[in-house]
Amino acid sequence: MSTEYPSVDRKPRTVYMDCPGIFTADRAARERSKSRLCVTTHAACITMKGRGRQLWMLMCVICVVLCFSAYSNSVVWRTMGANRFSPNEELSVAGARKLLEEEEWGTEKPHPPGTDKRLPQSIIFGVRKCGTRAMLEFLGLHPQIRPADHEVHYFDDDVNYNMGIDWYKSQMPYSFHDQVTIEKSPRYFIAEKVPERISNMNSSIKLIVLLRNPTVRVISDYTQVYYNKKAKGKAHDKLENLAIDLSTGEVNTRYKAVRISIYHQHFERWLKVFRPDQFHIVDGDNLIVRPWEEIAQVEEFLGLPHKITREHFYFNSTRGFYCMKLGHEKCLGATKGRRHPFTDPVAVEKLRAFFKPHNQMLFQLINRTFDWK
Ligand SMILES: Nc1ncnc2c1ncn2[C@@H]1O[C@H](COP(=O)(O)OS(=O)(=O)O)[C@@H](OP(=O)(O)O)[C@H]1O
Repeated sequence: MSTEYPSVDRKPRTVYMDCPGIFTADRAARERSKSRLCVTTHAACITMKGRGRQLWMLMCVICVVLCFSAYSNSVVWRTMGANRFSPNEELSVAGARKLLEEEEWGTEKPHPPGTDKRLPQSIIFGVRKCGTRAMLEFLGLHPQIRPADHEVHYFDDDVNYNMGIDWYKSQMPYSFHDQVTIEKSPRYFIAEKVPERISNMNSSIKLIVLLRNPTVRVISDYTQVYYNKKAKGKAHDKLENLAIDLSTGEVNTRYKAVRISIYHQHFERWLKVFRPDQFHIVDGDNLIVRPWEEIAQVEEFLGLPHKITREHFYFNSTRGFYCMKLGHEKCLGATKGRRHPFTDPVAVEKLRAFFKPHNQMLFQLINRTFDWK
């Protein structure tokens, strides 16, 4: 074997002798053809000898490692993005669990040293369609608040609940010891067993509930189902046919959206388990028009310094809602703030009249009034 590197204009034969591992297979054929191609490969062949070859192999290894790491990172960040910013905020319990199972299969989020998963010190327990997602996302602007990135449905879903408190904790985000972990599952508000179960976990927990004009909430609730059915090509009844009993002309209390809006009936159960000072009620209607005011009250309730200000928001006239300034601008997903379908004004008036006495009972219960027309 030649120890001298041939110059590029020497015959290809020397080249093949120097690089047997690379060119052995077709050496004979190339020898016969004396192709100019051999001369071109010659220079590359020389650089692959000795140190050069080791360097080349090292570069290959680095390439493979970099490619693998880029791929796995993209999987991790995609999973994080899907969890945090999914436009489908109404993840089913099964869907949420599947996402998390995927996370367990090797896409565990990277987390800074010194952080840990902790049980929530505060829970947003309702009410559905009153702005719970907006509240959670806005609270996430606070450096000392760590919101869970999906609705956990631990206390209202027996399958989840039976998985135990360690499973619940595993659903929480990583946080530093001085941060408040918070989750929101609006269905907690109406599920019978939930107050007792939460109390068993932490009897002094801080509880946040958002309330909104109950008639508008019914329409918003209907809107969600309306668009879901429309997307699936399913038939959807008009709200007035669901909310008003056609045989009596009265409000139909069998319609779930109506039952959820009878706030005092649900709240009574909560007040049997927790002290009144453990609750903070957010005005969901004001959250839409002046979010910073409602957030400031929550910061105070959680015993945190006031960090989220008017400057964190800008009004997005296309969406008709406030969005967040995060370096970039971020609005809530497309399922929030959708146009409500037209509802017969007579039905709307019936709903308003129906809720009036129920609202009064709520005001007495919570010692606070709202201007719900
Ligand atoms: N900033 C901002 N952007 C978009 N939407 C906002 C915002 N603030 C409050 N809202 C109101 O939030 C309503 C949805 O409430 P929830 O997040 O509780 O809904 S859900 O129960 O989680 O499905 C949603 O109800 P709809 O308008 O009926 O879609 C909004 O009115």
